[in-house]
Amino acid sequence: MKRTDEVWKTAQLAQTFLEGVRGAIPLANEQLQMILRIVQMARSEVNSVLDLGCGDGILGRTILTQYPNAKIVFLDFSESMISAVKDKLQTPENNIEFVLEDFGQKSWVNSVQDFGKFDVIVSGFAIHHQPDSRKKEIYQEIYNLLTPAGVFLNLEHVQSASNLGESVFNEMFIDSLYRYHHQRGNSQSREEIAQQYYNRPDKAANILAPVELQCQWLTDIGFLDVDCFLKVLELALFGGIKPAE
Ligand SMILES: C[S@@+](CC[C@H](N)C(=O)[O-])C[C@H]1O[C@@H](n2cnc3c(N)ncnc32)[C@H](O)[C@@H]1O
Repeated sequence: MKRTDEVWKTAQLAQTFLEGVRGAIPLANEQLQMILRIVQMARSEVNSVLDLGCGDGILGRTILTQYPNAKIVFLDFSESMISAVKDKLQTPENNIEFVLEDFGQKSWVNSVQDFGKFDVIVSGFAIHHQPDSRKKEIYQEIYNLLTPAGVFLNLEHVQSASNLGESVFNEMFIDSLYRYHHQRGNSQSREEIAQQYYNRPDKAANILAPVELQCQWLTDIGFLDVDCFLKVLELALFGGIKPAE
């Protein structure tokens, strides 16, 4: 099957996403706060973190605010995104690693194995670009890379259960984009924003799966406490904990 995800390697899409879309994601702040809350509840300490498909590292950087001494690996296959994390961190410390790698290939695990196992693995809006069979394999690979009692959290674009849900999601996102851009002085009409949204170049790269199905895969792999912790329409935060030995 021809890969559609590689559009994310372009500098243009990285810029459009980081400057024009990420800040407009509905409930973005609540999602980050929930990630922190779950990690804090699940773990007494966090020494190592992996942010898979990191973009500008928003998830990993949020975790660092609470665990500034943790070792962290930011992984993405887009050079522009890796540059964006470096810019956001400004003064990279010794315990921060950047990995330019494609998690669509099974060999990606080799590029992080030298860093040891991770207490927390987070991923944001990235794994849904893989076909379902590969998503399942990636969840297994993540499981294998976690320390005992390690936490996996996936903040993800998931499939609606109904056409109504999908339509409500699309319109909510367009409203949010419109508000976000207007607050920044962009005079585009809602119709223009909607046109761009429905014709966006990365749309074909979305291979959405229901959150219930993905939670079942996590349970089948052996994760405990598998749950969808937060969901609004097609935006879901779900994950689980690797058993303690
Ligand atoms: C929608 S952005 C989300 C970025 C960030 N996680 C966030 O929450 O803002 C998806 C990110 O996943 C990365 N990505 C997509 N497919 C990838 C792959 N196969 N390997 C590595 N990175 C990938 C993209 O380059 C992009 O940075």
